[in-house]
Amino acid sequence: QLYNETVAKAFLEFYERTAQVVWNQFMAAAWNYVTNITKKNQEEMLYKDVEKSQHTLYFGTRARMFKIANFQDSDVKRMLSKLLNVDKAALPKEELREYNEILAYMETTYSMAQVCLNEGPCLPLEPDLEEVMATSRDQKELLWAWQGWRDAVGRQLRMTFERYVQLSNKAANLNGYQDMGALWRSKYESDTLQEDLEQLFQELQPLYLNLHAYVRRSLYRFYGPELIDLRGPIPAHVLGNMWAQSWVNILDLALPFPEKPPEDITKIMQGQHWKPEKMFQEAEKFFTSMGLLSTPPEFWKNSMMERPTDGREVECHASAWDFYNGKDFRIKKCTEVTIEDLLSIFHQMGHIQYFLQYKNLSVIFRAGANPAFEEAVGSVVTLSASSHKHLLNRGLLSQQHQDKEEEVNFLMSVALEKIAFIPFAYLMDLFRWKVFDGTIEKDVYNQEWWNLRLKYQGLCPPIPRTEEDFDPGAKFHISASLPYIRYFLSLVLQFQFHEALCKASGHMGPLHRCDIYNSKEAGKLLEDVLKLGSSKPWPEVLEKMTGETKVSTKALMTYFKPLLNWLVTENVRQGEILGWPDFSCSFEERE
Ligand SMILES: CC(=O)N[C@@H](CC(=O)O)C(=O)NC[C@H](CC1(C(=O)N[C@@H](Cc2ccc(O)cc2)C(=O)O)CCCC1)C(=O)O
Ligand SMILES: [Zn+2]
Repeated sequence: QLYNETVAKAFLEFYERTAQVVWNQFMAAAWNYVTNITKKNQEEMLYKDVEKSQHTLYFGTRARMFKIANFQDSDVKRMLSKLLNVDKAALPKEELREYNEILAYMETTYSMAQVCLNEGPCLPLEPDLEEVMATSRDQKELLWAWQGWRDAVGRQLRMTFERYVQLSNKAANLNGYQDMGALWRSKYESDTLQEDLEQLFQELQPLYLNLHAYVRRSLYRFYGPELIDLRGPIPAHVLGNMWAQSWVNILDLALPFPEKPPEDITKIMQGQHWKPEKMFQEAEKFFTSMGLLSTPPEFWKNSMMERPTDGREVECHASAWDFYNGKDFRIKKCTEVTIEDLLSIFHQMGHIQYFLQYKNLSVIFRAGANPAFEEAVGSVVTLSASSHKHLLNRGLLSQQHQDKEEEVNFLMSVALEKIAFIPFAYLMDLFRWKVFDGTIEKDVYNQEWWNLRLKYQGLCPPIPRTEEDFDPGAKFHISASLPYIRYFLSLVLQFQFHEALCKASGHMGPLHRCDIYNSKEAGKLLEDVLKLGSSKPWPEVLEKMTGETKVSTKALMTYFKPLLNWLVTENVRQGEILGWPDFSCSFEERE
């Protein structure tokens, strides 16, 4: 036949050598742009992106010439098949340029947006608006930040997003996919993905509905009946987060046993004069304590750990970067000294550890077994790092806090972060998949977004919305065109990983008291999984870690069992209605 396996191997060698250079140059240009947003740096990044796309297209079209089916070497087959998808590089030159400009415009609009006080200063999202959403208990002030952010970002992106959808779908079609949603889903190598996801969501519903009812009652007690309807959805601006995706910041309003409040770890960190660099060192130490890899000197030299004070405009949304040269790895984060940021750094350091573990693989395999694995690695470590046992032995807590009531308080704090997140993480791509496949037409983007927010999260907008608004665009991943279902799947996976790693570490007792810090056995198990990158189908990788080949909610349900028992008892005692039968969003004038 025209090309045989030997030629294929030489072809892949050639790809390997050239890809490292082209990708490294693009990452460097992209980094320069997001850490110093100027027109010149954007032009430089767009130029490098075109080069990368030309490289991808050159090899993608030639990879088609091989009769992969007859090949013996499974690695060669897997590598060639991954080259076939060239993503946006399939677009004609002019449209690719337009697409890249749209992507840069949306992400930059998000990163530069501010909300201005009448005569006072203008506030950026990080840290100012996020601080308001997290700490204010004045619903007028919360509404000001909530609405201001959506006016400053979402509204600006509405028209551009419509063109983004068209070009995305054109690129997907040119790669042989029905639409861009189908191309995104293909990363999971499963033709039952959507059914499996729905099944996982249904299994988690009892936990979410009980949490939602309980939190609604807590907010009712504080804000009163004029704001909260005990049989209805919750207004989206009073949950402690700009997108109501995590409710941990209203723990003080929802604490099961208020007479036993948890210690404020942020205050302890500030009292101990923690600095951002120490936070990064603390996260790295967790991984090295398990016998995993430490970060190279370049990491500490090149990372951006704080918002610059030299006037540079930067993209503050945290991210972890692989420069595809096996040496240069970085994190970009506008770090504040808070426990929330410390845990977010653990998450980013998880990405870095994955990069380090698979750095000797072909660039084609330098990715997670699937995108959810990438997200679960950092988050699984966070489950141990946020345990009382770990915080106590790292000097971030002064006493044990483990009587029955304090334990429920602790599990509530984890649930407000993790369980509240479930429907949000699910609907983010349900929305975009429907937009890409045409089920949601462009003249109803915003009302369909709120239909999903009502159906899955039981939320309402605090004020009426129109089709002038584009509220989904006010979330980073939608303006940055970053898929999100990875976080939904990661939520389930991270507990499955946690259970497996805790078992490997010899942990006995409740899952929520496990801390895998210092466990070389857990480290070895994790290392064997991470160094495979995306070289094997992810069910095989999952089996290596957990002995199971299917994603299962069992571990998550085990972890939260004590809390679910308490919640059900409490909700029955209060006669709560689970769900929101009064599904209309009321906007009667708030005095
Ligand atoms: C070059 C590049 O883009 N690199 C990728 C990684 C890669 O692809 O290699 C990357 O760094 N993406 C950024 C993103 C950042 C964060 C995020 O956006 N998180 C989600 C969801 C969530 C919420 C709660 C939680 O506990 C964990 C996750 C959100 O905040 O909505 C911010 C805070 C945490 C993680 C990330 O790290 O996933
Ligand atoms: Zn991540």
